[in-house]
Amino acid sequence: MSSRKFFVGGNWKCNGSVSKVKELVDVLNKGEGLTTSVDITDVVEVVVAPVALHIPYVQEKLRKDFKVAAQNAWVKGSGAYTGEISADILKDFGLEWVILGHSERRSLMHETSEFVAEKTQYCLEKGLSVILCIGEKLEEREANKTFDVVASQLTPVADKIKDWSKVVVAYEPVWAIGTGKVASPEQAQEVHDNVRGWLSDKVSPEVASSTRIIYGGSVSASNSDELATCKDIDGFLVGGASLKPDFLKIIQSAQKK
Ligand SMILES: O=C(CO)COP(=O)(O)O
Repeated sequence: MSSRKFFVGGNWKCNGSVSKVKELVDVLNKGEGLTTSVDITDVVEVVVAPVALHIPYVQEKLRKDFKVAAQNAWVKGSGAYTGEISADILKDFGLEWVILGHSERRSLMHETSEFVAEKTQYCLEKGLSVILCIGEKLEEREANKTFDVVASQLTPVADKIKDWSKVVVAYEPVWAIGTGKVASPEQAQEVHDNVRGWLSDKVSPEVASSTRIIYGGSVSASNSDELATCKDIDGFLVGGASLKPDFLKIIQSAQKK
């Protein structure tokens, strides 16, 4: 049994409506099927990331043992940055978590690993916890560059931060996101093991053994149990399935650890 608490994040991406978010919060609050001998959040940390406009509602109504995250933050403090939300504002609002470096932001908004590292540094300085997303594209995997890619995404972060205690690394192979093509447990475990080894070499063995490395990419109620049994998979970052009652079944996979 690992000392790393299982972590399940729900990334709602740019989805939802006032009524859909209400329904989803109701489903999570009922928690049907979350059957444990102990309180579920004693064994798993659950964080959901709604669209920014929906955050106030979710924060008010969601069961208090589940936490709320922002899907992004600006690289600096508040100021003349139209359309952005700073870590200062997130923190002031009472948020604890932020997702940074999601592959959709890297590809669609051209966020570089340097920029993501700067954001990570700033958010940590402001006291937020960070879900740091990394992962290779299909062509990079096919060219056997997966380990180089994840290392190149982590390096600027390791250059900027000392304290990793508030970082969860989310390995999300781009080819598995939203495609229904989940990484096999062997494929995911191999990269998680590599990332942990990288952390051990480049940061410290202590950080490597305490940092949670979670998997994301077509996680569903039908594959989460098997993925959860992998030694270095410490949880999930879930997209599509986090918008459905299936999310509860994925949370329940923590029992497989
Ligand atoms: O991008 C993801 C989570 O951040 C994964 O998305 P899907 O679970 O929809 O593949």
